[in-house]
Amino acid sequence: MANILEVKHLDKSFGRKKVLHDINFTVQKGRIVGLVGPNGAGKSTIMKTVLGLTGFSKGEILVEGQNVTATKHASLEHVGALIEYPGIYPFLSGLDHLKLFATGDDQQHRIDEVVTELRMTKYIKRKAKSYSLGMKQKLGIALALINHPHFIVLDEPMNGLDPESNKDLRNIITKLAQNGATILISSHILSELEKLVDDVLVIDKGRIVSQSSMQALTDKGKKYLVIKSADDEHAKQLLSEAGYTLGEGSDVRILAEDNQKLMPILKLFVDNDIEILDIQHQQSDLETSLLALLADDQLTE
Ligand SMILES: Nc1ncnc2c1ncn2[C@@H]1O[C@H](COP(=O)(O)OP(=O)(O)OP(=O)(O)O)[C@@H](O)[C@H]1O
Repeated sequence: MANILEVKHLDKSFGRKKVLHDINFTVQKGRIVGLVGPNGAGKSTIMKTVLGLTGFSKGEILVEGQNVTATKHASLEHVGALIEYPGIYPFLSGLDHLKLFATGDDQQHRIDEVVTELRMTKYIKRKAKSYSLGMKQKLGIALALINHPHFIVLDEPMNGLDPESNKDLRNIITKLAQNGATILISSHILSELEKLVDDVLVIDKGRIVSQSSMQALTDKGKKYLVIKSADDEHAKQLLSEAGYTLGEGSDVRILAEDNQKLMPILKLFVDNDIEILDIQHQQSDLETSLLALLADDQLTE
């Protein structure tokens, strides 16, 4: 599939401080790509350079095959973005903002659509100075989406959103991707990102630590068999004596091998008269996989 974004050997410094080191990645058309990493890793800086909002010292950025620099923005015509805090004028209403930003025909229809989808109808005519953090954030998202962009860059869009709004945003993004849009999104709310993204780019200290599909990243993590029993302490002791590797935590968490046999484990419970209340398989989530990757990155320094 064609790439909508190619970032090649990108270096960026602020003064003498180098913050991006030889960043290389591609984003395929129609994918939802998550940018994750610790505070200060370089996520916003990558997004800003991709959008031509800040210069860079070395490398190349191509959006739809055309170069982007701090002074060359032609290929960004069909790109929508929310970067850090949305730039909002306090004395204009949300609707005024949308009218200002909407271009081309069909403006009113697109405004109605995005306002309804983001459930902003109740306050869209109020001046933005009276908006809560979440309302401002939603207006920022609406502005990023209003012109039906092909490529959407969202830096921490879930900031300040309540769970219902997070779900709305997820549905909107999924629908956009199904209709062919490409999305690059950063968030610290990994549980939300996990439900949304196809691919994950992990950034640490200005370097790409990993680029893979979400599935591949979480598959690499450990898998556990979690058993809830009437006597977890006794069960843990018996399993440990039988040579099983147990995970951290108060519940009975057995590190699952490939083709793990359940029978001997269940027999251990039955033979010792320990009632089993529940059995689950647990796969590593994005947070666990990310922490493991970052820990490896510390070790290789
Ligand atoms: N305008 C600036 N001037 C100087 N240094 C900056 C500037 N903007 C960012 N930095 C530095 O660049 C590095 C990367 O910052 P960036 O904001 O890209 O990180 P981030 O991954 O988005 O972090 P967070 O998750 O906290 O938002 C940090 O060390 C930061 O201090």
